[in-house]
Order: sequence, then C-alpha cells, then structure tokens
Amino acid sequence: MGNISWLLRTLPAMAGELPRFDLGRTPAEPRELFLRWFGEAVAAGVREPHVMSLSTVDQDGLPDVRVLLLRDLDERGWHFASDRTSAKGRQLGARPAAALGFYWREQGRQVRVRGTVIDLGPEAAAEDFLARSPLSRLAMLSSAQSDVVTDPQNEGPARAEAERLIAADPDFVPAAHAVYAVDPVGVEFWQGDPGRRHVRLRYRRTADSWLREQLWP
Ligand SMILES: Cc1cc2nc3c(=O)[nH]c(=O)nc-3n(C[C@H](O)[C@H](O)[C@H](O)COP(=O)(O)O)c2cc1C
Repeated sequence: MGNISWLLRTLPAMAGELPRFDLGRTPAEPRELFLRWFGEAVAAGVREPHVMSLSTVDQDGLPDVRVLLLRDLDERGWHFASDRTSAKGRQLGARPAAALGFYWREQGRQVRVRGTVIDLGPEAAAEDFLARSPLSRLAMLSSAQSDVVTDPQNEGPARAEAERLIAADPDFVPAAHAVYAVDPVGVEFWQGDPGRRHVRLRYRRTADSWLREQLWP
C-alpha cells in the first residue's frame, strides 16, 4: 500500500533564487504587468510559459479545469482557442465566465485572471485555424473533442475524411473552431519568496480604471 504523504513532504517548493516583486514599479494596467512578467519568463527560460489552466463551471455549478495554450493578449483580453462543441465550449456557451491560471515555477510566479468570456467570431477563428501547421489542422479536423471514443479503429476514416476536406479546400475552417477572450474583472500577480514573504498584488476593475490592492499571500 503506497502512502504518498511522506513523499509530498520531502518535495521542495519555491526554493532557490527568485525575482523580487517591487510594488513601487507596477503599471496602472494589469495587461502591461502581465506582458512584462511574460517577457521575463521567456528570458529566464521558463518552459512553456504560454501553458495555462482554464477553469469553467458546468450546468450543475461544478467547476472544471484543463490546460490550454494562450494564443494572444490584446485589449479584448486573454485569448485561447478551442472547439465550441467540446465540454468547455458547451460550458462557456451556457455560462460565459472563466478563470485562467499561470504558474512559472522557475520564477515562483503565479498569475490569475478572472472574467467574462467572449467568442471572438468566425474571422478570428479562421485566422487562428489557418495559421496552424497542416498536422495540427488535420488532428483537429479528425477529432471530436471531449466525445467518448467508441471505436478506436475509426481513426483512419476520420483522418482520411479530414485529408479530403483540406485537399478540396485548403482554407476550410471547421464551424466549431472558436477563439475566445477572457475579458478580465480581476488579475492577480503572486511572487513567491524562499523566505516565505510572498508578495501578492490584485488588480480589480472599477468603472473606468484599475484598482491595485496588495493582499496577504
Ligand atoms: C500543454 C497542453 C496544451 C493544450 N492546449 C489546448 C488548446 O490550446 N486548446 C484546446 O482546446 N485544448 C488544449 N489542450 C487539451 C485540453 O487540456 C483538454 O484536454 C481539451 O481541451 C478538452 O477539454 P474539455 O473536455 O474540458 O473541453 C491542451 C493540453 C495540454 C496538456
């Protein structure tokens, strides 16, 4: 019988050198601070800094979470791409609200984003889909994200059908492909400290600007 608790207690967290978070140098807008931290994550060699968790809520109010890639960030918010008919797509259709979580381990940094979700429409979906590699497009076209795999042998025909679709129309975009943006009401930046004096800053949206508040970590 395995007991994992002893093992968990041997694992370090937030060890080593970590950056300092100077609250005197924070911009008025959270997007600007996110871009600064993201650039620093890339420069520090953080592996896959664009990987984030996305949480949504199902029809029973039960939270759901999975990992996705950040696709863009602009005045509309944090973008991700997915299938409108997937579990998350259906959850978002019924309840367009979500939270994102980034964890940049090498820097002991966490960023949390909460907000309403908007579907950016067919043009954004087409642009996102057609910019993908042929392999990625083929994989997306031949899968039914979140559905139960009833016949593993059926992958061949689905793949062949996807190949036929792309050959017939190289600009084909599946109707279910969507790009969403999380339009934030709150964005939080958390800097870990090996001495456990972690620093946490929350941006909260007000009618016409952002309120910055330091929170206990
Ligand atoms: C590193 C990584 C990146 C991923 N990126 C995406 C993505 O950008 N879009 C997406 O729909 N699924 C992505 N996935 C798959 C999702 O985690 C998830 O399995 C899928 O979207 C189905 O989720 P759902 O059933 O909750 O809708 C990624 C998984 C991993 C591990």
